Amino acid sequence: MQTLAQHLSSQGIQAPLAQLLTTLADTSKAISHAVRHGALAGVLGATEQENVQGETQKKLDVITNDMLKEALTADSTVRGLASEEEDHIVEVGQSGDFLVCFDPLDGSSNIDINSLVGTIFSVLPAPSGELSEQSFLQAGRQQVAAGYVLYGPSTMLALTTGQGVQLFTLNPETNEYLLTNDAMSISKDTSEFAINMSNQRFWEAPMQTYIADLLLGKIGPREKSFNMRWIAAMVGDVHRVLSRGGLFTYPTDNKNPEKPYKLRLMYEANPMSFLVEQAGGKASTGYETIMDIQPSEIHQRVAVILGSANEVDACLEYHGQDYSEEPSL
Ligand SMILES: O=P(O)(O)OC[C@H]1O[C@](O)(COP(=O)(O)O)[C@@H](O)[C@@H]1O
Ligand SMILES: [Mg+2]
Ligand SMILES: [Mg+2]
Repeated sequence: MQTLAQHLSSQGIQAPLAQLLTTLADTSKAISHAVRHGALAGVLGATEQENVQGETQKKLDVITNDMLKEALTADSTVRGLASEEEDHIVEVGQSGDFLVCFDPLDGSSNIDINSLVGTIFSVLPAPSGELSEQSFLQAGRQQVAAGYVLYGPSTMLALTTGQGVQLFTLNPETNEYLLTNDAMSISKDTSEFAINMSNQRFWEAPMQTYIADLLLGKIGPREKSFNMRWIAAMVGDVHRVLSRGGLFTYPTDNKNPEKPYKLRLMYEANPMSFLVEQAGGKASTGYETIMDIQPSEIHQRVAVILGSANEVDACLEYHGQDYSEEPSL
């Protein structure tokens, strides 16, 4: 089995990007260790702080953010970073080639129940000139690499540099990432979907109708039964989609009119969309392709519908229809 270093060299990845990906992978090993020792080290539970998005930070949100920030600051290839847990962008060097956007601990509400969590990262080219938030506001299409690390029964790293998606598994004996799947591929069709059903009454008409039709199963217009899963950590749900197909969505809702979307574009939706597209799937908001969105701010949120290509298309058909005449469900 190839190590990560052997794989990067066999793919012809240039030295600066290989260095950055190695930094991210090495830091994820330390995060995996910290997550595993959470209860023993007394770092489960919440802090008394909120992040810029008004969410109470878990202790491990702060710890893992600091670990990544420290490692990326020490890496000469990094010009700047943006994180879910940082109010503003952080300039870390004068001359690095890359900007890194990350969610240090995704699914952190799972941390106290010993369930799946992960780290998500997106690598963008650093434009020349002075660094500002504007430098980061590049469409997902500009990403040079993206990936996630899943801290589950095994620690796994899914990575794309635009040449398919490779999956590495951390060998706990040697603390080395080994290539365990050299071409993750999402089946075109699926009979599994993932959505937080408790928000049903807050969805727009297209999503209401689409999910209602899935739930009708064989007796509905889709004429087949669907199963449902919800891990409450995007990283876990997307890993399942990459592993065995499926549709994952966190759609627009009107629960809080000031916050119609949950997932963040720069460090959740874009990197996951890059992985999903590279594995043969699709990722959309319902109305536009996620990776084509021109971002307007670093913590911007978007609706996400991603996964098996034919199922995403089926869902998008519902978004192309006019519901103005129909009574709401
Ligand atoms: O609480 P809900 O509605 O189940 O939402 C779960 C979603 O929120 C998130 O946990 C947000 O991520 P963070 O934990 O990084 O804030 C996603 O990973 C997940 O898909
Ligand atoms: Mg997250
Ligand atoms: Mg997070």
